[in-house]
Amino acid sequence: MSKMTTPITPNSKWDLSSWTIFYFSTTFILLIVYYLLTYFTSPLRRYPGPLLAGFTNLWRVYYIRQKKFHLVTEELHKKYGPVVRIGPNVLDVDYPELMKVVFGVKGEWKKTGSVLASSTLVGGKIALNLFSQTDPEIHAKWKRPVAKYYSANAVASLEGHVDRTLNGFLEEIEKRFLKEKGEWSEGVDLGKWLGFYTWDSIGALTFSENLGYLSTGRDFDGTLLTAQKSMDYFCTCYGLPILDRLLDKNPFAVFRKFGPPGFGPIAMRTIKRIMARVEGKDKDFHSADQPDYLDKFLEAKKLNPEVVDDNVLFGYLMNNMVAGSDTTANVLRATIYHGLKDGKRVWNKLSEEVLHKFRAAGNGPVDYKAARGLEYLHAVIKEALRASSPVALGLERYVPKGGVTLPGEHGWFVPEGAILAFNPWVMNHNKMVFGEDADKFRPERWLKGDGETQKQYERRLVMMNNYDFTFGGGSRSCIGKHIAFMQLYKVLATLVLMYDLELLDPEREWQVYNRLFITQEGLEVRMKRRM
Ligand code: HEM
Repeated sequence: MSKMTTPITPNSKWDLSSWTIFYFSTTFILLIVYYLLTYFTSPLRRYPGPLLAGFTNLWRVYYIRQKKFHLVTEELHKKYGPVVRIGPNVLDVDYPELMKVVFGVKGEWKKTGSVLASSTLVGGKIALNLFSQTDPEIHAKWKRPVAKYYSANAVASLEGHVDRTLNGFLEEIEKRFLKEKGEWSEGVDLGKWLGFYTWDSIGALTFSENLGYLSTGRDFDGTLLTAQKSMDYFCTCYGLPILDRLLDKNPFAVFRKFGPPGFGPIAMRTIKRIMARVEGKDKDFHSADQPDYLDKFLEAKKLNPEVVDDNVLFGYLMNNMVAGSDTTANVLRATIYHGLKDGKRVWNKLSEEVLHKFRAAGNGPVDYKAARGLEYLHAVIKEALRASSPVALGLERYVPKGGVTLPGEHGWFVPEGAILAFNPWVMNHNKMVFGEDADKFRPERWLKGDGETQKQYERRLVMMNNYDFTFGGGSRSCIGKHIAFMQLYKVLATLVLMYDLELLDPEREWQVYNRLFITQEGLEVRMKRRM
């Protein structure tokens, strides 16, 4: 008897699960082909680096999400040398001599889209800001009306706002933790309080508003946590900007947001403050005698109506709030933590200098100009900015037309359109510039060494200053650096003047996380009044 065969029909064989398998396996194969083509046809394939990084940016995203990317990058440079491929189209470079070429004032080396996730959606539209604007012409147009408000003199005129917040900080510390003169307090999470201080302080400088983190002693409205989550989100998208389009910056995001929080709560607060100022409803805490950044930006809007519209004004304010607090808190923490380590060597030396200068003036915020004149304080701050660079992911720039030849023995060429990344953390640990002990916190490197002639010292100092990449470089360098300096000198000198400090557990290491901005946890100290 002949065997009966079942006829093959599309319906019986190609049911839903078959189509699903077909769909996924085809996508998978296409992806593999895409990645192989990307890898083998890339002009960057000759550059050393982890194999996976040459195939996909997901490699970078994975390590960025571990929050230790500055250390990963450092290790890669140790292994591969000054140029490392960290993405299919991205090279991380540790060539100080290239900085002046790439970060020139003309802005020929354009910023990449890695920063777009730091923008906010306002009414369904992406509101770019000074930091996230990648078009050099628009950036220059936006920067011009406000640059003068960030000059050293303009910032010094705002010292009253800083004094007010610093007094609030001292009051809270005294009230909550301190005992009689000469008696050590219990443990104080000083790192957390410095975070409250820098947020309240940037709120005062920007809106004259007391945000209330110091007075409540907590992140009462969740803004600080949200800012941290926003930075985590921003970092993830930094390595793969398309993610931000998928998760946040798309028309559907108005109805349903898939990404972690954007800078929404800070944005809402900013909009409220603008409205209140324009309607004259914030007179209980804002005085025309003591202008703040909102006053200055409104002035810029009045003088340059064709450039500064409501969105640009909003961007200026957001930049202050987002870039101006955690960065500064990080450096303050680093000065104190490293100063107290190593048997308080640096702290004791600093105390001697500060007490000698300011003891006669008594308690309270020290004068900024006077603090700037202190040599060792200056060295400690420069060293903390270097050794704990607050911005610690690569600042990315597109190679412009004509490409670039890298320094070094190979003379390798990088074509137009590729991306070079300069990580301030990595650059600031370069041993050729900062010495063999660049991994150590040693403020003395900024001072004349024993056995060093004045000429040798000056040459070394010029080199370190030229290649110090803490605040970036060129037309896109940090606009707020004088604000940061004012905070650092005043807060550190005032704390040293008024209190003696010791680490709660001198043996314990603190935790350092990289969320583009370095954040630290575990600066727990005991404090004692000096006067
Ligand atoms: C120690 C503190 C700070 C450090 C280390 C720091 C570092 C940096 C760096 C490295 C950049 C360049 C980013 C790039 O090229 O992509 C930058 C840009 C910027 N920073 Fe800061 N910053 C600090 C404090 C501040 C403060 C206090 C403010 C404002 C109140 C501020 C506002 C900005 C803005 C608006 C930009 C973008 C500038 C532009 O593209 O024109 N920063 N900062």
